[in-house]
Amino acid sequence: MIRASRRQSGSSLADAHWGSSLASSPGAAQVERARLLWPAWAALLALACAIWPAAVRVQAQPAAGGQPLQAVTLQLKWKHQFQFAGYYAALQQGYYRQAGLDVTLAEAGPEQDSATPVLEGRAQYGVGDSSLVLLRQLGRPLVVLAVVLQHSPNIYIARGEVDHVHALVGKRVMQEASADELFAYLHKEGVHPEQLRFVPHDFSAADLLAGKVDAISAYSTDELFDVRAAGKPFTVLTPRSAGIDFYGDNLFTTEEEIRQHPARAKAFREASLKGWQYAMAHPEEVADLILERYSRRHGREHLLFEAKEMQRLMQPELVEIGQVNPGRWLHIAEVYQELGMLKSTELKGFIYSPAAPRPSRLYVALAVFAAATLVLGGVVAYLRRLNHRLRLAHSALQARVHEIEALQARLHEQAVRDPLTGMFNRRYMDETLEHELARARRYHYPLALVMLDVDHFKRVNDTFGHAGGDELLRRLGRLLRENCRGGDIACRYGGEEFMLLLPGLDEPALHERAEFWRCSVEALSITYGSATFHVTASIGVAVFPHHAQDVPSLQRCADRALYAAKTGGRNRVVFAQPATAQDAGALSLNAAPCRAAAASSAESAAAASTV
Ligand SMILES: Nc1nc2c(ncn2[C@@H]2O[C@H](COP(=O)(O)OP(=O)(O)OP(=O)(O)O)[C@@H](O)[C@H]2O)c(=O)[nH]1
Repeated sequence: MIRASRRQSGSSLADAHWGSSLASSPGAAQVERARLLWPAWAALLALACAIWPAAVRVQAQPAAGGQPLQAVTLQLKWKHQFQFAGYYAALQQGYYRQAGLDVTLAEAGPEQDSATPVLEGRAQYGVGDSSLVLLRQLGRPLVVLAVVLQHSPNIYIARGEVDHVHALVGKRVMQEASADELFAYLHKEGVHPEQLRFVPHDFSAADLLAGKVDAISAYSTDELFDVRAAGKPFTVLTPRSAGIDFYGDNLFTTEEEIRQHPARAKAFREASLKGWQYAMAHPEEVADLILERYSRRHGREHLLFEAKEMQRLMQPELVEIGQVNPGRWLHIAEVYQELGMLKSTELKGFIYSPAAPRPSRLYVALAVFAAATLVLGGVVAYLRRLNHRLRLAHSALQARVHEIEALQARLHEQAVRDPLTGMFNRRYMDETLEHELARARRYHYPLALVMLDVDHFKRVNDTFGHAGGDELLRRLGRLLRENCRGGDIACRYGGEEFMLLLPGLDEPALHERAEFWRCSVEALSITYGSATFHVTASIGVAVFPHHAQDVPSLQRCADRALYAAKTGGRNRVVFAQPATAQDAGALSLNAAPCRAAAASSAESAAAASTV
């Protein structure tokens, strides 16, 4: 239900509440007629809306940034006048264009409310009064973007003798049905609307000046100019005197617009308020603009009067243009509630709050970079820790490996050493013989295998015990080791038998060394306990390549030479015969008594000394 109103937002709620008062007034019939004509108006409106965009929308032009302008419509709540100066200024100064907007300003007439086109999507933004809060509570998803008039311009202008609102009782009052705060004013002052004789408004002060009515509801920015110009006595009755302080014009939109086009809503609001700042700073320029571009319905003087009065209602020097105070809206809602027009004072979602700005690309990039750095830093720190732990583990492992290697070396040493004499053992000699022979073969040098066996060792054991025999073996071992060259290898081959490998010695040198050992053994004086004894040794020598070509043959030759030394009387050196002769079993006794042993036979010497 829409009733005739020049400045309404679309609310017909006052009708619901005050309808009976208006109906009972003399002009109520006219209002009723207007109501009945609504379908026709609606049809006309729909038709106008259908052709409107094509008629008035200017082709979207590229904005400064190269983006096409977004076309939006602002539904005004009345005809063009200074009341909408800010929007004209925003257009004129290019604020909308800079915001990427191609804005169309749609006028309203007596039958045109501003909320319906916005709710129906024919306009995206609108200018409305405080009754927006009523629509909101009826489920219309309207949102106030900004308050332009901090105080409502709605007043009563009465004939001079009407000095108080109570004086309106019984008087003819030309009342706009949408002037909610005036009804609230009456209510607050204890005047029931039925006590007044309402007549429909013709939106001029003519009837008041002509004395046809006693008071009119009016805008202080508008009709007051005509009344003053007429120079007749009049009284202004304002709801603010009763503590009713409604907002005047508000810029509004829908929840859907904010949801679908948050950036556009924000841009539109900001450009509009910028326009308002310009308009209030340059009222004369904007008045001329209105006259030139929009309407000559009001003269320049009237427009400037309007501007001045708006300055008073906006108080831009005190309140930032556009500021929305939730406390003020609560006050308005409470007044409506008092009037029985509002069930609750819930305002959730009604006041615009711009969405938190989306983080810029730079911010996102920085955030991603910071996150990546953190992750990378974490990974690096983890890897460093891991690396440190690995190093520790590696060091520990290396130490363990060294330990094991040392242990292995010790075990190997133990495996190839004879524990009694500290000499290499038979195993080592067997492993080494092949290598040494191969090397001698490769480098063409002679390799002598010397087998040395203590004579009558059993007697030593028998005489001095096993420990005494051991002591002899230890002394012999030391003697042989101490008298070896760097490349010689000496081992205890088993029992009282020793074996030596002597590379690179020619025969005379070999003779000399073998004799040296034999004599050294003979000269050895072994002390065991309180006793001292002497022994002799028999030595068999075989030489690669003279006596044998391979290890078994060489060993066999040396062994036979030793056997020959034993059987030849002991305490002597015997050289093997060349292989052919050896194979035939012939052995040459090369024994030569050493100088020390030359005086007596070794056997008799050994026997004589101890055993
Ligand atoms: N004390 C001691 N005696 C050992 C060891 N190994 C072997 N024997 C002894 O060495 C002796 C070797 O005796 P035989 O093989 O008869 O040789 P022999 O008495 O030296 O006589 P000929 O070699 O013929 O001169 C035996 O009595 C063994 O018990 C050892 O490690 N320590």
